[in-house]
Amino acid sequence: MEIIIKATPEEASRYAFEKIREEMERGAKVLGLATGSTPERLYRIMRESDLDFSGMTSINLDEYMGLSEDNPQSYHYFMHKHLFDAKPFKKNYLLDGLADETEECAQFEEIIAANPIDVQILGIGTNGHIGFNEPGTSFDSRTQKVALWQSTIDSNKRYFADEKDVPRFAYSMGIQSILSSRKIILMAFGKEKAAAVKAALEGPITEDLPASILQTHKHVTVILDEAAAQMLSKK
Ligand SMILES: N[C@@H]1[C@@H](O)[C@H](O)[C@@H](COP(=O)(O)O)O[C@@H]1O
Repeated sequence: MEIIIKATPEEASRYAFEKIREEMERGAKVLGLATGSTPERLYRIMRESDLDFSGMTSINLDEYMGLSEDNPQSYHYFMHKHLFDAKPFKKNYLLDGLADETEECAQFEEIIAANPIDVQILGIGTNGHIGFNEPGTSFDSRTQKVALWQSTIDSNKRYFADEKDVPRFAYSMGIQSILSSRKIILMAFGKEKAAAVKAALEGPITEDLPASILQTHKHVTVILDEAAAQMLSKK
């Protein structure tokens, strides 16, 4: 695991962008993408770049259940606003939050198998979740319906008019689906992430802290700002 610490989220995002550029120059064709505030700067840098994504495929980690694609709180909407509208890809795969559970999750696994992810971008929840895989999720999990923790609902309610509007369920790529990516870039910014980052990188590998499984993956780059790295003992 390679750990990169930059002074600011902007510098860290620029570093992540350069990694993606390098991978694309080496032939990467499939990007695994995340939502949330963490990758917003990276997507801005991608939007403003001269990189051409028209030969690329994207696969997104997760989507809220019950929200249509054009709902401004959906991850579909987020991805179009922050990246896809400005930088068209050959194909964008996102889970459909309105689709039937069994069919949608099985089909998404087929998509991942047919389009192996070259570089997966990840954020991390304050409870150590990756995608929407909350603590306690099996390390063997594949794409499935998940129940969101109250702490996740509370963290994400800033995007909604009211806490009660935040969906309680989501579809998420599972831990195994994420681990099947050839390379993984985990980004975390801010002091609220410091404890989760320390547990993920230096704590025991346990289903109680989903991101800790990344310690077992061969090609993980963790890109932090100083605030998110402040609790690490090995810097
Ligand atoms: N499902 C998303 C995750 O993919 C994201 O990485 C995480 C952190 O979000 P943020 O980057 O806004 O802190 O929480 C959300 O719930």
